[in-house]
Amino acid sequence: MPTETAPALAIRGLTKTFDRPAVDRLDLTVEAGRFYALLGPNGAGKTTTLRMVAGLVRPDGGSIHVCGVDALADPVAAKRLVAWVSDEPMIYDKLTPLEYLEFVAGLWSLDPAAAQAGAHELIGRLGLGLEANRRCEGLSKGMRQKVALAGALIHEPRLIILDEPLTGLDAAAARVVKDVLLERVRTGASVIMTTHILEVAERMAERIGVIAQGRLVAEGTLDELRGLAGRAGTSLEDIFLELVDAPGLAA
Ligand SMILES: Nc1ncnc2c1ncn2[C@@H]1O[C@H](COP(=O)(O)OP(=O)(O)OP(=O)(O)O)[C@@H](O)[C@H]1O
Repeated sequence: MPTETAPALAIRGLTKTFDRPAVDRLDLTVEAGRFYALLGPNGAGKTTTLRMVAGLVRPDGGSIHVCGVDALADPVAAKRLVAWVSDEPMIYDKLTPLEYLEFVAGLWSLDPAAAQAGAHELIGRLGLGLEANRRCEGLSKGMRQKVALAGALIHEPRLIILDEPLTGLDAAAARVVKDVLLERVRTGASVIMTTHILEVAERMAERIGVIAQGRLVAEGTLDELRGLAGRAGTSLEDIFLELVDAPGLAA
């Protein structure tokens, strides 16, 4: 059973090797009710980590707990708590956004009336009202991304995992998505997202983790990271480049 007091995500010693280690004995904790950004250079292991949390890739070793639920021992229970949105949304082209949400709600066995109300609210909140009854195949990339997000949120997940969620969104759409995520955090959900847009991490995330070569090399609030990088008043971009260049500062 999930517990309110457990961290939203607790990763210990997580390891995955393809032809070489992609995730290397990673420890990571995201407290409940937090907005957490995961940064790292290309190939650092961010997506592989999140795919393991979402149950899409089997780890070679280590443990993953979602809200206190052991995700490797009880993957079905963990998946009920998690939403996963990748930067390449998988939605059904022949369905309209409303039909898609109805379909996803059915997969979760949600109460149909509540799901319908939730679907309309998400569609409205994400500014998809005009597209609600158009087939997804005719929607732009940004609109499709919003539909995928709505689909991920319909079952009220406790941990929302987003891999580059703002890719392809214009400024207005990105603002709407950010607001929806922050609302979810205010109501007790937790968000962990990867982003290459450092300004997004800087503005939205309460905590930032920096991954390089499959390991957490630094973690903290922006101010704490500034302290680690040893230079007050520098931008997150400067700190990031410094930390990635000199891994191990917080290991
Ligand atoms: N299915 C796979 N098969 C083989 N190697 C893989 C696979 N998935 C990831 N990798 C490798 O694992 C390493 C980590 O990749 P990953 O996609 O997790 O990095 P990332 O931090 O998300 O990078 P990016 O910022 O570029 O998305 C890379 O060396 C990548 O080539």
